[in-house]
Amino acid sequence: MKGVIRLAALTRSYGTTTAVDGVDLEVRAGELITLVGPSGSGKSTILRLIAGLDRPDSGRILVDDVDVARMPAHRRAVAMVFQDYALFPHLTVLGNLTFGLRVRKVRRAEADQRARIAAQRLGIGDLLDRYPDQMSGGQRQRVALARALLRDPSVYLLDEPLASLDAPLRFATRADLLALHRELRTTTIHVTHDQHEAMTLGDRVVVLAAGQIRQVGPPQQVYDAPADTFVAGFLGSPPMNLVPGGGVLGGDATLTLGVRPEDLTLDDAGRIAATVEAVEALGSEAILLTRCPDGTRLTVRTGPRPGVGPGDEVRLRADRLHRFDAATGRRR
Ligand SMILES: Nc1ncnc2c1ncn2[C@@H]1O[C@H](COP(=O)(O)OP(=O)(O)OP(=O)(O)O)[C@@H](O)[C@H]1O
Repeated sequence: MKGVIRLAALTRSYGTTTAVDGVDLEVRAGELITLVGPSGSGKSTILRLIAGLDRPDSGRILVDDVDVARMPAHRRAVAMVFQDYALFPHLTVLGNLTFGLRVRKVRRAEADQRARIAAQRLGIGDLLDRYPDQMSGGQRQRVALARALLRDPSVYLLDEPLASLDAPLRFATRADLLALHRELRTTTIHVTHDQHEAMTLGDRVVVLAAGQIRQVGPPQQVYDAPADTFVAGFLGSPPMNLVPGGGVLGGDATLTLGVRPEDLTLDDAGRIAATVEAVEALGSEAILLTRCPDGTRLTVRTGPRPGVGPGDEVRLRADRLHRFDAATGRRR
């Protein structure tokens, strides 16, 4: 079926580093899936393997039910967009957009026409005569996206496409990407290490660590029920408080207990005593860094004016505890 990707036992090592370690994943037709994970967890390598820019040591890659593992990149029904845009510096926007079409023997008039339509769609229709070094990062990224659009692929592979944009532009471009995906419904695999993108952009999120998948699911589900302590600590900013042995959250040596900063509340009737060490006022909210008598540090998310300061003794109430096996880190 068009747009379905299946990865089975996909593995790629470089020397002693196993960049991708037995990855199994099925991406559904029309889905937008986000790969997240720390630096070096194998996100880009997975994209490059699907795109054909690299070869797996073992495992299978099916795109549209066709095993592409040994197929050259240009024959695969995928289009990749890179963080650094990878535009031809000596070609105008129009030249960059029509290059691939011309290689595929599309007539000039038709190539120009299609390029203009793609450029309009991404809001760069009036920049067709510019060269890449005459444009902002956001404009260049739109050229790269328009070029991917023109390939009309079964799958888009986006490698941190918004990473080099400043915050407001990233916000706007993220919304554009989502709108484009809603319109085209082309299967998209999107790599990021941005928390917001991971939570807002994908139908599902895949969390990777050291080349292995730790959890796959809708973002809110992964956030609400992380499969292990790694995922719990990775998604969410500031991260979940994790207390080995339960400690101040309620002792049980076989468990690691977790509580998200927003699930800790300043409450005079709360059972947890703590001292405020620092307050980070972020405008719309504040983050309290607190320390309990046994040394446990707890991060608390509050409203913008918590009314406490460094040195104050407070009491905290913990709602929604997460339970993990102390030995394996798996959710219980
Ligand atoms: N061509 C290569 N040669 C040697 N090692 C490589 C190569 N490509 C990737 N690696 C290694 O494989 C691991 C995974 O790299 P990869 O780029 O896939 O991670 P990533 O999750 O995309 O990281 P980042 O978020 O920093 O881009 C890393 O340890 C990296 O150093």
